[in-house]
Amino acid sequence: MYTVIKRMEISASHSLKLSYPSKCEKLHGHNWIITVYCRSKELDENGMVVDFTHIKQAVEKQLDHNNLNDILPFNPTAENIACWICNQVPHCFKVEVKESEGNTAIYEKD
Ligand SMILES: Nc1nc2c(c(=O)[nH]1)N=C([C@H](O)[C@H](O)COP(=O)(O)OP(=O)(O)OP(=O)(O)O)CN2
Ligand SMILES: [Zn+2]
Repeated sequence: MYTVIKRMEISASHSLKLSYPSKCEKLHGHNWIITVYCRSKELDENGMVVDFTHIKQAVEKQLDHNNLNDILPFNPTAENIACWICNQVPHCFKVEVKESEGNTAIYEKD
């Protein structure tokens, strides 16, 4: 089994729709640290699980320097973003989304 791990940083804003009053309902930004884990039993014709550059393109190209509320069709919590990224990237089984030093969400496929 092969595993590749791609870590990247994006700048993006979001606001959350919550069932209780919160400062996070206001538009605000983060420098998100996103770590994508992909694995495969076999390598492709190029000797890769997934090209690191393609992982970056799948995430950064869509999200970087955007308001995530404009891009994503769901409440852009770190948890929901992690799940969405996992479903965008081939062979992905786990994504960590770090909003700030203290706040990280992880999505893992069963
Ligand atoms: N489970 C989650 N909780 C929260 C999320 C989330 O995505 N998942 N997101 C937010 C907001 O995005 C907000 O930006 C977080 O604000 P922050 O000030 O960083 O967090 P705290 O309220 O914990 O404050 P600290 O002073 O940093 O401890 C909120 N929650
Ligand atoms: Zn936030």
